[in-house]
Amino acid sequence: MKKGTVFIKNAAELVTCSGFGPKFGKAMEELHIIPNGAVYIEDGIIQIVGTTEEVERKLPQSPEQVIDAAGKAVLPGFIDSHTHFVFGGYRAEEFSWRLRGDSYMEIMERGGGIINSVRATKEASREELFKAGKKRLDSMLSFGVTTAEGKSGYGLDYETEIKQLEVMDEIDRVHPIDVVKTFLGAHAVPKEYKGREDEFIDFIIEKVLPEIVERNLAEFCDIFCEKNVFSVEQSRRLLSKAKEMGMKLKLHADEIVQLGGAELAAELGAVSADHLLQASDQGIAAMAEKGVIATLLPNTAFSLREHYARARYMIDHHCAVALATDLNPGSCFSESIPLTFALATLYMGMSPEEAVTALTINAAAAVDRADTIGSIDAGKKGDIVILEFPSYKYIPYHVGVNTVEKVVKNGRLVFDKEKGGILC
Ligand SMILES: N=CN[C@@H](CCC(=O)O)C(=O)O
Ligand SMILES: [Zn+2]
Repeated sequence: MKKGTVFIKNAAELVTCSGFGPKFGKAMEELHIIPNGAVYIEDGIIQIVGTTEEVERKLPQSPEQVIDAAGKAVLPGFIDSHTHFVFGGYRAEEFSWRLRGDSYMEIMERGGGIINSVRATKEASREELFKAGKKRLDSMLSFGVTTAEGKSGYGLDYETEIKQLEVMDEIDRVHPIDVVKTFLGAHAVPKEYKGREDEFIDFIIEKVLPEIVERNLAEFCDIFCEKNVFSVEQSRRLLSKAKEMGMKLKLHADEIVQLGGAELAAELGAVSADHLLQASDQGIAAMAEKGVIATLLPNTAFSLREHYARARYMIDHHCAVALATDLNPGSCFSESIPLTFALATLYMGMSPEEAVTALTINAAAAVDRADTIGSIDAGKKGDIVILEFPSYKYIPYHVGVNTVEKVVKNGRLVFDKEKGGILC
């Protein structure tokens, strides 16, 4: 018996989402399902995929662990490619203000919003941030997430930005979920820089970015490109510098006002542009042409009572769409993948197949990892979700309820609802 071998067999449907790159437009419908499917994983890496009969025939030795998935659907682990999961404090009060009619930007403009979380994150100890962030990842794991992106951006100064990224590293080392780190130093304008936004961008470029790159503290650089936050020109300046220094790019683009963020993402060759509620037709066309992933965040639009991003239009115009939760303390305090599925299918015109693609292989592409995760293909990480139900179609159908029964990460069973939840 070889160490670290897992055999998942008899799956009612093995939803492979097979592929090593993003799926654009119509291709998002193809899930490459194997009925009565099986997968064999060795030392954390998928080795054999096929029908149960085929895989059984090819097994090199008797596996250490056998999981019988009879009557269940088996999918790749979900990837939550846009979150802000490390932060101090909460902003429940602001949610009540929004319910009474205040807008997200009004609250931000009168000194609340992101700046409130910045204060609380500065005050929080590393231990507090670690404990809270880890607990949030536990919840994400229960929803089938096996890789999560996490952003800084609640520091806006040298020490706290680095503290957030270091805490993410520490959590990554102890938690089954793999963390992809993004530097979002330009998330809001700190009070002392109000009216001097260009100088704040200079400060980030000169004082913070070099340290982030030198110590490899983040893989991506992101910015909140928005009216009354950072302009297209300021975003271009920061992101071009980050790219020059070897970072990959993401943008919070065209969320509240149509500013041209989608166009900028295409111009700079960003890996993804996110939110896009107000993205223009030209911006969408440019993203499709340049292969920029359109990461849509329906939980946020829902939470802000905004119109949803035009997922149907984007897919019909050959974009590769990913979905993510945008878990954060302000605009969207929700890590709920079931909610994401429900909103995408019920309100954004996405089919269940497109939603699955958007949370697996396209989400993997949004963190530049479509070659190693996001599908059940030989050679990829053994990151697998087993549902309580026989088809992926039950995910949106069981509206807003978690349908995940088991999660396998790197070939190890790490979550089992039947055994009380998280196993490590
Ligand atoms: N829109 C900007 N940033 C975050 C929200 C951050 C916050 O409100 O704390 C987002 O992606 O939704
Ligand atoms: Zn965000």
